[in-house]
Amino acid sequence: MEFFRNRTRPLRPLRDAGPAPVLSLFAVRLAERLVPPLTALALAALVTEISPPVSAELFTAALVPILLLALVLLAGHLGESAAAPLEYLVKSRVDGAHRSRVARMAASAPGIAALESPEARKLLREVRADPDHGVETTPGDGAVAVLKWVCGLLGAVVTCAILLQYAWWAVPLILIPVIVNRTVRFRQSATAADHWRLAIKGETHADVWRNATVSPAEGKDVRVFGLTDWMVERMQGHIREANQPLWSHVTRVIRLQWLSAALMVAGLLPVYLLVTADAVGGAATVAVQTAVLAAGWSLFQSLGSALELHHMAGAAEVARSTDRLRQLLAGPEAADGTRPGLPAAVPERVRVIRFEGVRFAYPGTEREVLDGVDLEIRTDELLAVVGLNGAGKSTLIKLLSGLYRPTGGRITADGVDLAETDPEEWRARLSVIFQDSNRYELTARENVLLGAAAGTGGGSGAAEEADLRAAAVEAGFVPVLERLPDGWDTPLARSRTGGVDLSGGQWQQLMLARALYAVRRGANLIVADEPTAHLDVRTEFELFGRLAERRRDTGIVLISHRLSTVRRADRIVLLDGGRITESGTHEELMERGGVYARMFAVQAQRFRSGPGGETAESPDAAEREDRV
Ligand SMILES: Nc1ncnc2c1ncn2[C@@H]1O[C@H](COP(=O)(O)OP(=O)(O)OP(=O)(O)O)[C@@H](O)[C@H]1O
Repeated sequence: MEFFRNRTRPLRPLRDAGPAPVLSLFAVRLAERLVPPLTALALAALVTEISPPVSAELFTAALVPILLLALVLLAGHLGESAAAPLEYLVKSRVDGAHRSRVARMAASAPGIAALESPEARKLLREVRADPDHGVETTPGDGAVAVLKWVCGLLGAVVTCAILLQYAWWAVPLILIPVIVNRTVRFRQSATAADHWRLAIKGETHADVWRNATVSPAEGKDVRVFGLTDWMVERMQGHIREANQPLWSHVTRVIRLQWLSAALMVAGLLPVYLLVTADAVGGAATVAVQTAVLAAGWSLFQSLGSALELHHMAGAAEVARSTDRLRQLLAGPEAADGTRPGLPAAVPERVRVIRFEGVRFAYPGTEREVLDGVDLEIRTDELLAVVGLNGAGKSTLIKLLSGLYRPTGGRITADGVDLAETDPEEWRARLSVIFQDSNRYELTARENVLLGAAAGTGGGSGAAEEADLRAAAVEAGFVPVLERLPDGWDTPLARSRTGGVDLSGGQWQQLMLARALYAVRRGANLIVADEPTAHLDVRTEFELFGRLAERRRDTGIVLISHRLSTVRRADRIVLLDGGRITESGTHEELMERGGVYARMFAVQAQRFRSGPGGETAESPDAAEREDRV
């Protein structure tokens, strides 16, 4: 039973192909499998009719069996022509639905911790059903192979029924080597699927170099550092190392082909000899001999080819890995069933977010990046977070965005523990600009609209357009927009027709427009990690002023290394050694004379030593300031 359940599991995805194509394919494949036994019947009937004595009515007598034979062969031919396009249709639909499900599953995992794990990377590579690399089998391949296998079984039953009628003893004689042959082949396919799964880790290493050879972004380094030969050799090395066991197995399978041939001879030869001897001795007619010869051969053919078995084994492996990936992405709570029933509601307008003794170490690492952070973030102030490289500022933002869960302590929004809320609902309150926010190959308009793609604020198209323009003005993106050949509709990718690329600073202005658009559509806290690092100082100065104006309505958490900007924040906190060690206004922190004051003094010293001696509050002076 378990064997049958495992074999037929790849049939389940056929739901995605729709009943009409699946039933048509089933009918066509079944007809194809019934052709050999029916041919045996028709041949037997024909031979009976044309047996001596030959009479004048021979043609009339043989007409019906000849027509029957012609009909069977024609049906076989038509079935064969219809099978390929139907199979393509079914396979494409099954694979398309599978890929969408995997994409949705990966993108809707509550955080990114599970996605980063090596196990998830390997499983994603395995289940994505992309036959570009190696010998990966897709669920569509598996589904059509199982359908064919089921039709083969039905064909085998019909063939056995025919054989039983003519020479019952031939059935076990042929069936036993057939079953041994299928079992050996299935084991070989299952071993090949295992080797393929184990090769995936090495293939993911090869992917890095495969992609680098064709990516324009990495193409710069490849050319400047002359990496081509090195990269190709590295890629081939990974492929060779990963696939060696699989290739050796395939070689062994090829060498074992004699076994298949020997089993066929062992099954068919005695039957053929015995039935021929019967015919010669008069114990059986030539018609029986013909039927047994044709049916015996068709039984050997009916239980599936090596490729079908390979696809069935591969697809079963993909199905198991998809289950493992689903569990991994759902997180430990889903696995042990401890996730609470209904998530706690997040207030429509959050007023205070608190980090209470928050500790955090990245999954798979020992070191605690955050070591008991206590921090209050209000949504009516501009809070700046400063600290040296690697202090944990970006990590703080990732926890605030619910991308990771604290390993100790908790984060609350107006008293509600974020761990108990629906992450999507919580994130709708935030507008986050990460240091490495994505640049999508879309138009300028689409890139900004992504800030609220889920339509949190609703409203008409005109309202959306007004919000879009207002966000662009506030982010200082309008001058950039005016220089784009098609304005909002210009694709922001050189690879697209009429597309252009933006400079690093222009992209940052677009990201700011995206964040400000999200605020207009319902978010009430902007969280920005170095949003102005690529902006010239004058643009940054003006932008900061505009952001500061809206802080009474929308809280702002800003990470920046440029202290001349940060000094205008309502409150500055210093993250050092995994904790908040200093907190206050610029003046308070300077008076305290701690780490912040020293960092500021280093920056101020740099620009004071430049020509002019302007103050740090002027953009012209700050333009000469370095970052700490
Ligand atoms: N995904 C990750 N897995 C493991 N460790 C990580 C990961 N991301 C960051 N870290 C580590 O966490 C520490 C804090 O990194 P984080 O990016 O938060 O620092 P930061 O203060 O934002 O630095 P910077 O000012 O350079 O941007 C670093 O030691 C870094 O190596």
